Amino acid sequence: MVYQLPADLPIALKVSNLSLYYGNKQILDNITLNIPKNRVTALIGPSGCGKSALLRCFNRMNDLIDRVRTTGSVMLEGLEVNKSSTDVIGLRRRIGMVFQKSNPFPMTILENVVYGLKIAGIKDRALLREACEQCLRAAALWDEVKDRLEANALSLSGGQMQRLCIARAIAINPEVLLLDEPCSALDPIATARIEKLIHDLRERYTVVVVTHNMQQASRVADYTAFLLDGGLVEFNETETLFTMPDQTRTEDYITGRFG
Ligand SMILES: Nc1ncnc2c1ncn2[C@@H]1O[C@H](COP(=O)(O)OP(=O)(O)OP(=O)(O)O)[C@@H](O)[C@H]1O
Repeated sequence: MVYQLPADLPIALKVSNLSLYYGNKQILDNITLNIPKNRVTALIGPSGCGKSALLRCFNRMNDLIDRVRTTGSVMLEGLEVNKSSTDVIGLRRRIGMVFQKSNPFPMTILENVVYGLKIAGIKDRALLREACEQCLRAAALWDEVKDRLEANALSLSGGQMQRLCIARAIAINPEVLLLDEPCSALDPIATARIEKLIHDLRERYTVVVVTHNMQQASRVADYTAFLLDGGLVEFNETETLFTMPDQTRTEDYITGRFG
């Protein structure tokens, strides 16, 4: 049985019959999935099942891989993501991304946060500072760095760097935030902070998070998609997927019988 989102829940990303190939190798197999707006959706599944590959389809990051080919479609509110005429830079402004390993630029905290705004042509220093404060507050980092905005971002702790990358991603006001295993390099305290942040971010953004940690998915996500061997096995409200899975393969995975 295919789960249908409630009819009154707007859809941020509509994925239809999406397949992805790297050269001759098929990575994703005919995925159909609606990602709800202003909710957190987790992508879970064993290593190599295609979680990151699917995430990267949403903002065309797979374009960077040699001999990549996709079929099917991903729609971002009326925009066909995979169309060759789609403005990829504009797309990535609407769909921001944070990676497993935080990647702050070797510049000040302030410059990191406002980097995208400066590229967009904003020069007014007061405006940039105000935006910086707003984003750092939204990323739950302001109180820890407000007295050292001119310090090099590389002097921050791992968890702070990851929150800085989230602040930088939201500075350009995306509609969707893609988080690719954002806590995998962090200790439990930093992880708990980011998880709370992810939960709070859904008020303003649609969040899609890849995680191999099922407890994390159950803590932060409203909806969860379980992938296996490049296919979508099951998508449902997180609580239902973890307590009453529809598919035996989901049950086997969440109870640790494989993967
Ligand atoms: N650049 C690449 N070129 C060729 N194959 C790749 C490339 N990147 C990933 N793959 C393959 O694509 C498949 C899906 O990889 P992906 O990284 O999406 O998995 P994942 O579910 O996110 O795994 P993990 O949890 O280990 O990060 C794997 O078989 C992987 O080997």
